[in-house]
Amino acid sequence: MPKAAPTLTPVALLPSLAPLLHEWLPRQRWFAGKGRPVTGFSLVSVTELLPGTLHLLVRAEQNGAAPEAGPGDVYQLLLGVRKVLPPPLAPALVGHATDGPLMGQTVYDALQDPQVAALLLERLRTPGRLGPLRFGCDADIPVPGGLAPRLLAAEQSNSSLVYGDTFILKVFRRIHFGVNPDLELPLVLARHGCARVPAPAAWIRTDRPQDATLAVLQPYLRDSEDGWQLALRALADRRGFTREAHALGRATAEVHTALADALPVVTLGRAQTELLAAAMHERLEAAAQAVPTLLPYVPGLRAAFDAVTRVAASRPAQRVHGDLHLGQTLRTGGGDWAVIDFEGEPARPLAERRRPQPPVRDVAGMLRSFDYAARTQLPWRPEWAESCRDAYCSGYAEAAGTDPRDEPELLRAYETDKAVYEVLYEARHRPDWLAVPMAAVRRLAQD
Ligand SMILES: Nc1ncnc2c1ncn2[C@@H]1O[C@H](COP(=O)(O)OP(=O)(O)O)[C@@H](O)[C@H]1O
Ligand SMILES: O=P(O)(O)O[C@H]1O[C@H](CO)[C@@H](O[C@H]2O[C@H](CO)[C@@H](O)[C@H](O)[C@H]2O)[C@H](O)[C@H]1O
Repeated sequence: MPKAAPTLTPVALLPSLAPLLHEWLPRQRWFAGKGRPVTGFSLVSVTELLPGTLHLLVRAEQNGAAPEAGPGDVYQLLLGVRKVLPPPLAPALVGHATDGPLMGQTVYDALQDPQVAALLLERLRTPGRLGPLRFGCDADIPVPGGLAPRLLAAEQSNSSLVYGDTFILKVFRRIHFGVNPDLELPLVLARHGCARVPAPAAWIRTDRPQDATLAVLQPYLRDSEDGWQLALRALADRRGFTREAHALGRATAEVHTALADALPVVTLGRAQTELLAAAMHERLEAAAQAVPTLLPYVPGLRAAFDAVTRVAASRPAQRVHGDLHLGQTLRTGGGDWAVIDFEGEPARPLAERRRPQPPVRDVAGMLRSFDYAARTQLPWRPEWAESCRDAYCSGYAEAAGTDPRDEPELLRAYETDKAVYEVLYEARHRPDWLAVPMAAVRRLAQD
């Protein structure tokens, strides 16, 4: 690593990094712009986090980026720079720099380096600043030193490090400027005494070029298993899942109640409901442009959105999870359900994700998830999903005092909206899974 600090400016570093990132970045699971060529990079910020480790915010410029994305998505990278990469770090290789101040050096993904991961936790234990980076923590949740790190191998939208089976650090990959609900809501819920959500213990934010949340450390629920794995196991063993689904419904309702108590609840009148439906129509339009297999079903799906506006009623709207599915729930060793990942749907702008919404939006997400689980097994067992969906709604109704099934138009519209989102998501990230939401699309377009 060159010693003179001036060489680490964004402009100077770009010739070293751009050719490597061109190859490496689009191949990462969390790269959101798949299917559109990267036309260039710019370095939004560069901080020497540790000796030999650079913290970067990198903008990937792409053709055909969504208008709200501006000039291109911004990603957070921790890059290590070494002369030679030791063999255990070979999978972390980003590339060998052939130009600029890093010429002759090997660049790698430093989150895969246990030494860097350990030092990162050390840095998180004390609040303070480093260039544009701000380290914050909750003094009531002490984080011990010396916890051994391991990088989670999960298929994720972000990257997570588990420390000593005690804490988990989620490092956001695609950075959205503004208040990130994945820190905002768990902090609010923790302060409100809601034990369903692991409370943030420490976090990293930046204030340059704008405010953004970069990472969140939370207690790791060591003996937990996620709802998706549990559901798949129940299916494989030909067992029902209704008791679990019922308890999940209760847990969702408790989180909703706590959010409604802690943050504003608004009433959606007719005009706002029409806007909601219009947004769903727009998303369908955009998804069908991107994934033409959707096109034949568009008229049928539109009917679900139109139905929302025909039912005149004032509806309460509040902050919600925004991307609730079985994979966002953890059943602890004690049998309680916890809810994680309040980021919302990563593809949507932050302002939209932070808007108050009818709580059935989350219910619809979970209902879709039971359908997803049932569809992964052969023979397909629609009655398994149906019984879970019912049990989940009953559990929700018991704890919330309102039954989501009493709003069938809205529930159906949100299920349709979610299935459309899933089609786009799968087409971009897991084309082999596209048939799963497409089956729902066919059903929802016909009903
Ligand atoms: N507090 C936690 N305790 C135990 N495991 C967790 C915790 N938070 C997250 N995980 C695990 O990490 C995975 C990814 O976390 P998540 O917040 O969903 O990240 P992403 O937004 O990248 O999908 C989850 O599926 C879960 O298995
Ligand atoms: O967990 P993330 O925030 O990364 O959410 C994204 O990825 C999810 C898949 O990992 C995706 O969820 C879809 O697949 C799940 C099964 O893997 C299924 O349970 C969900 O119902 C389905 O929506 C999620 O939509 C996406 O935002």
